[in-house]
Amino acid sequence: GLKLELMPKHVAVIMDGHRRWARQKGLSVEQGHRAGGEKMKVLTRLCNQWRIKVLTLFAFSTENWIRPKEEVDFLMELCLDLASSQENLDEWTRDNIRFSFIGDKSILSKSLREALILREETTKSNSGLHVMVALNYSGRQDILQATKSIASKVNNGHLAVKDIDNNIFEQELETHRAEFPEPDLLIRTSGEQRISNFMLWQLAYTELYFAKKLFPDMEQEDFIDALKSFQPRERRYGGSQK
Ligand SMILES: CC(C)CCOP(=O)(O)OP(=O)(O)O
Ligand SMILES: [Mg+2]
Repeated sequence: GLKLELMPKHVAVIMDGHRRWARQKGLSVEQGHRAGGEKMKVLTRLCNQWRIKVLTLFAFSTENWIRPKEEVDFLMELCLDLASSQENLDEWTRDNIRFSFIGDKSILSKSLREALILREETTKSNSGLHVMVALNYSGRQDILQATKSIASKVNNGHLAVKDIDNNIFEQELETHRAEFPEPDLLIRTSGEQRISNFMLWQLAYTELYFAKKLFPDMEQEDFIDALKSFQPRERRYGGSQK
């Protein structure tokens, strides 16, 4: 079984396979995304029960904008529904779950941007599971914006080049608000085995786990399988000789 002391602090999930799931079941793409959203809530509850500290969910990448307009609009509506749902806020408040989101919010609709910021504000003092939703997120953009911020600090004399180290850089990344910003375990569903411009700096030593199931088909035992694969792994961080 699972050992609580070997639980990953931070799990990241690339939730993939919603459209294939819908196609297999003769359902609409929207129903596929809705099923994914429901499964996201199940996963959040499980991680909270397992005392996992941070759960990052890749919900929409900068590359997803090229999809049909109606699909993008629906996904944004789904995010707005989730971020502004009182029922969901009540559940997360009761379960002491914190919400924050990473990604470029400047091109999101005003209503979605405000709902996300409000949900961050109303849950920021919760000390249970911290759910970080990556929305319009790009690992390369994250590194670029951190680089620009550091360069401007050097320009205006607030930072010396010789002092730039991992710690300084990580404070500029969008994940800096998480107590454990680096995922210990990354799960990607639907059989795809790629990072897709997710958290590139943060994933440097993350254990990777690829599940064949489509995200909407993932059940508790499938997430347990991922944790069972993770727990016995020896984290060498490129260090040990052997
Ligand atoms: C937006 C994203 C979280 C949805 C993931 O599923 P998907 O739309 O990529 O579905 P497919 O991989 O089956 O095309
Ligand atoms: Mg996909």
